[in-house]
Formats: sequence, structure tokens, C-alpha cells
Amino acid sequence: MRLGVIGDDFTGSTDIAGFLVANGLRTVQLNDVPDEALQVDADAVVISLKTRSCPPQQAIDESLAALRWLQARGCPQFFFKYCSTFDSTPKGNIGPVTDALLGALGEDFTVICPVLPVNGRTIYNGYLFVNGVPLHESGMRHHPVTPMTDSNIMRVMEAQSRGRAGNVPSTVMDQGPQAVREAFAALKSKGVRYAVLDALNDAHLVTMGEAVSDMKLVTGGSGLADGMARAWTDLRGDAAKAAEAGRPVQGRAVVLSGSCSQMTNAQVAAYREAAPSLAVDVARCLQDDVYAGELAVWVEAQPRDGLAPMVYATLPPEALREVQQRFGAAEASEAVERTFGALARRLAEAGFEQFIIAGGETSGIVTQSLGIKGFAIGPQIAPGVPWVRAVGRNLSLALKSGNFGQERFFFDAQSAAA
Ligand SMILES: Nc1ncnc2c1ncn2[C@@H]1O[C@H](COP(=O)(O)OP(=O)(O)O)[C@@H](O)[C@H]1O
Ligand SMILES: O=C(O)[C@@H](O)C(=O)COP(=O)(O)O
Repeated sequence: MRLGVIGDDFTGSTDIAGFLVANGLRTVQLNDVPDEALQVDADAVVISLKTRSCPPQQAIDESLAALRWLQARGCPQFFFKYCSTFDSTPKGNIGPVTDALLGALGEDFTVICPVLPVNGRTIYNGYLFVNGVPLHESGMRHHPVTPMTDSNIMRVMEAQSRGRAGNVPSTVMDQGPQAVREAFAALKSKGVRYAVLDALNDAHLVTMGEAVSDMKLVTGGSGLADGMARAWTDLRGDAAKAAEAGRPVQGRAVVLSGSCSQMTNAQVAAYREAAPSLAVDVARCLQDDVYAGELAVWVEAQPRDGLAPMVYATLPPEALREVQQRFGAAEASEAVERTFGALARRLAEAGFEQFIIAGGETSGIVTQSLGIKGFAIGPQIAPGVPWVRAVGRNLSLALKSGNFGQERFFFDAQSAAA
């Protein structure tokens, strides 16, 4: 095994796994900390946790358990994968988990690099941009669980961690890996613990991929992993072959959307025009246990041919704010997640085999509710969203991060599975 990834959510984990596979690496995704006895033969193992917004101590404990599992299998390098829009408030959990992993590895320096230029997530002078808009002005300022109100990654990192952050600017990135390594040494000598790496383009990814080759722990988004994988010329194989085991199974499909991100809103609006669609009633999610069953009955009653039916809780920011004021943000989001978990379980029992899910937390709860222990990674539907196939089960899933994919993503996913 060359790389062990600890992902803080399920969509983020399939995102990074998809990029490793696209580089021809044999990659396996395991959901939650795997059993001690499990043995895996792969170039990269991605352990997906659901630790983005749980209490910090739980995030630390689960991340350290994942680290120990990987260490016990001789893994030489570790990647803490979090969102390319950072998705972390001053409460955590990126800072606390990074500190805990550094401590466990006996290290005192790492990179902070939430970038994915192909999906418009870039860093300039330590400020994170989403499609050219500063993070705090993007749709992420309205995120229901982790609203991002500051684009300065040094500042948000320092607010939730134990050390100082510094920046490696794009002008240094332009000079190549050796210059970046020298910048690391200079930052370290000033007592900096976290180097926030600028990345504006593909060339910067390749540079950083080489520059971090000796670092035991790296942290960030899939852009960094893409750069690292490109440097492993000895491992890179045929991408189509690496994706073969994850090709989607054929069967009945459903779309479940629990993301309120800007792009998901556009995707739901486009899909609702063409396919049978049902909006979730949050009050019912909070009030009774029979609601998920009723939703399942509706899904099952939709025509078998044509586009897959969609159940969605997706709301634009103003409507979401109203729901949150009425019921409480945490209570509402938990109830919606619980409903999607129960609905997915009912649909799997009813024979549904393809699940197209929008939203990281939503994907996490659905995967856990379906009792899926691991995924083989298939071909990408859009950058960062591969089809994945449950190990040992006849189930395929597309786990879409809130802001990933184009407007016709739900259509694209079904065409890619045909
Ligand atoms: N209508 C709604 N009212 C309240 N909370 C909601 C609603 N729809 C979705 N949510 C919650 O918002 C959160 C969205 O997070 P997530 O699934 O990670 O999406 P994203 O990938 O866009 O961040 C989930 O916890 C979900 O349950
Ligand atoms: O890095 C990313 O942007 C994604 O891989 C990611 O982490 C997804 O998170 P959600 O937006 O919560 O789905």
C-alpha cells in the first residue's frame, strides 16, 4: 500500500478514490474503521468516516483508529481528506484531527491544501476561491451545518488548531518542487506548523504532488491527491482497468437529494422538470416514524421505465433558513438524514439497486444505513463523482458532493450507468 486516506465524509472519500483510480491506482474504499482482521491488496486504501461535523473528540478517536489500522498494514504515507470548500467552523474538526494525526505520527509540520482546480476550488495567497468567488461570498456561507464565513485558510485553521499557519504563494509554486520544499523549510524554521499551499492550476498540483513526497501526513482535497498520484509513475496503470470492479450494476434507480448546496439546487430544479419528484416535509421527518415508509411506497409506485424517481429535501437558502428557525438547525438536519437513511433501507429491501445521492452527510447516512462496508470504485460521472459498487452486494451508488457535477448531473449519472 502506498497511500492511506482518512476521509471525513463519504462523498469526499469517493471523490479522492475516484481521482486515484483515474490515475490507474488500485484503490479500495472502506466505510468506517475496518475490522482488525480485514486484509486488503491495493495501492491506496481510503477509509471513509463521518467526522466532519460530529463532536471533535469523536472525530479524533475515529481518525486515530483509522490511522492505526493503516499503520498496522505497513502504510507509509497518510492523507487526511476534507472538503475543497473546507467545511469546518471554529469548533472543528479539521484542526483537532490534523493535530491528533501529527501527534500520533511524531510529526510537527504538514500541508493544508483544500483545492480542486478542475471543479473551480483554488487558493491564492492563502484565500480559498470557489469558481473565482471568495469562499465566504460563495453559496458555502449558507451551508446548513458548516457555514463558511471567512476565506482566509490560515485564519480558519489557526482558529481551530494548536499551531501557526503560513502560506506558500503561487509565485513559489510556479518555481517547482524544490522551491516549494525550501519554502516548507523556511516556514518550519519560523515555527509554522501548517503550510497553506496556493494552487491555481494543474501545474501547481503536479508541483505540490512531488514536493510532499517525503511528508508522512498531508491534508487537503482531491487536487493534492491527483498531483501526488501523477508523481507515482511506478504505480500508475490503466485507468479503465482500475475502474472495472466498480462498474455500476443494472437495476432500479432512485435519486435521493439531501444537499442544499447551490449546485444541488440547480440540479434538483433541472431534474424535477423531467422526472417524478417528491419534496420531503421536514415537519413529518421530525414527528413520526412512518414517514420514511410512506416515501418508499411513493418511490416504488413510480414507473419502472424512464427516469428514476427523486425524493429531495433540497431547499434554497431563504427557505432553509425558515425551516431552521422553525425547528432548529441541528434537529432539522438530523431528522432529514434519519429519514433518508430509513428510506434507503426500505428501497434496498424492495429491490432498488442504484442509488444516486446528493450531499456528503446524506451519503454517509445512506451508506451506513445500507450496511455497506466498502466500495470498489468505478468510472467518474463528473470530476470527483465516480460510480461505486458495494463490496459483496448488488448495489451501486453515486455519492455526489453538494457542489459537484453539472446541472444535468442526475441525468448524467443514469446515462453513465446504462
Ligand atoms: N429541508 C431541509 N431542512 C433542514 N435541513 C436539511 C434540509 N435538507 C437537507 N438538510 C440537511 O442539510 C445537510 C446537508 O449536508 P450534506 O448532505 O453534507 O450536503 P452538502 O454536500 O451539500 O454539504 C444534511 O444534514 C441534511 O440533512
Ligand atoms: O472536496 C470536496 O469538495 C468533496 O470531496 C467533499 O468533501 C464533499 O463534501 P460535501 O460537499 O459535503 O458533499
